Amino acid sequence: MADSRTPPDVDRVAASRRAVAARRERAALKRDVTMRVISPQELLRRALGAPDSAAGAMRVTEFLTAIPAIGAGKRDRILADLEISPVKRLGGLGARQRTVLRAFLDERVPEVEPRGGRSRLVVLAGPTAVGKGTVAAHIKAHHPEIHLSVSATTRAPRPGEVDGEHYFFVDDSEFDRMIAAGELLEHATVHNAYRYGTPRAPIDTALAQGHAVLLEIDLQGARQVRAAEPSATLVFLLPPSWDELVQRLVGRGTEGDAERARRLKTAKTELASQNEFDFRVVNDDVARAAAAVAELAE
Ligand SMILES: Nc1ncnc2c1ncn2[C@@H]1O[C@H](COP(=O)(O)OP(=O)(O)OP(=O)(O)O)[C@@H](O)[C@H]1O
Ligand SMILES: Nc1nc2c(ncn2[C@@H]2O[C@H](COP(=O)(O)O)[C@@H](O)[C@H]2O)c(=O)[nH]1
Repeated sequence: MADSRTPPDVDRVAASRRAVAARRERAALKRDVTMRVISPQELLRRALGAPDSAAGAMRVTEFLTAIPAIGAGKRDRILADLEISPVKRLGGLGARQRTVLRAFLDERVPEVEPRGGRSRLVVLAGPTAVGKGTVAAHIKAHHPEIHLSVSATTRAPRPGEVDGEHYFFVDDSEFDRMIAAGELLEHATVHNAYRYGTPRAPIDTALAQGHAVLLEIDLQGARQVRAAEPSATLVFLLPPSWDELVQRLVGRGTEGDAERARRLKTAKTELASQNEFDFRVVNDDVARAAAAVAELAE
């Protein structure tokens, strides 16, 4: 059948297809920076070397928010400090703007060896009662392909908790032995009370078998994992609001007033550290948050 479209129609369709393809390419580049497949410096080099490429067409605003730990507020402050207009594209930066942006990246986002893809080791952390355990349990139930690490702890089992399934319940001397034998990937005293640690061997086995591994641990542990395994993916679980976090802690009813107050104090410090993480997921809905975390492990 003959094409009834006039040549300008055909041009418009082709242009719109090209625009869609270019948008996709820019989104893929952004994802690569966020996932640390390439460094921001590498993306900037590509953009400046080929201003007409997808990298060159990327807006400075998109570029900055692709960098883990830079949100919209921080991005706008950075652009104001560097005196770069938010409408600028990377390929269109002037000489001064290139110099200040490069200097900013080198100082604030030191270039490290790109990891060529994320590790399948995913750490889920966040303040008390945000729902880490609930989200992790949902992932365990719905994503059997993801190995959920079972921690060792010196605290006593709660009603319904099963040794080897929820935790390995050990005493202090066994915990000391595990540390001395190098059996723990990380360990910490949490909420100034009991000790918790991640057994290393099951994680190594699961990763070697090609499984993703999820650790549900506290902030101190997340920092230790980052130091030991820089390619690990760190996810911070956020409450929809501070009031909701308090409600969840109170509603759970597992802590007395003093313990609740102590946990909420720690929660404030932990929330202030969220920018250390690669990704932030708001736990407004368990299934949605679990799907978002599981996707990061795939
Ligand atoms: N999306 C959600 N909406 C409403 N309630 C939730 C949600 N997620 C979890 N909860 C509830 O919040 C409470 C705290 O959840 P959970 O025990 O999983 O938190 P946690 O982060 O593991 O806490 P902790 O670090 O103190 O062990 C529980 O009562 C749980 O049912
Ligand atoms: N650093 C680590 N923290 C851990 C580990 N396992 C659990 N946790 C964290 O402890 C608190 C309290 O847990 P609860 O079951 O006693 O309520 C919670 O924030 C967990 O994330 C671990 O192996 N290492």
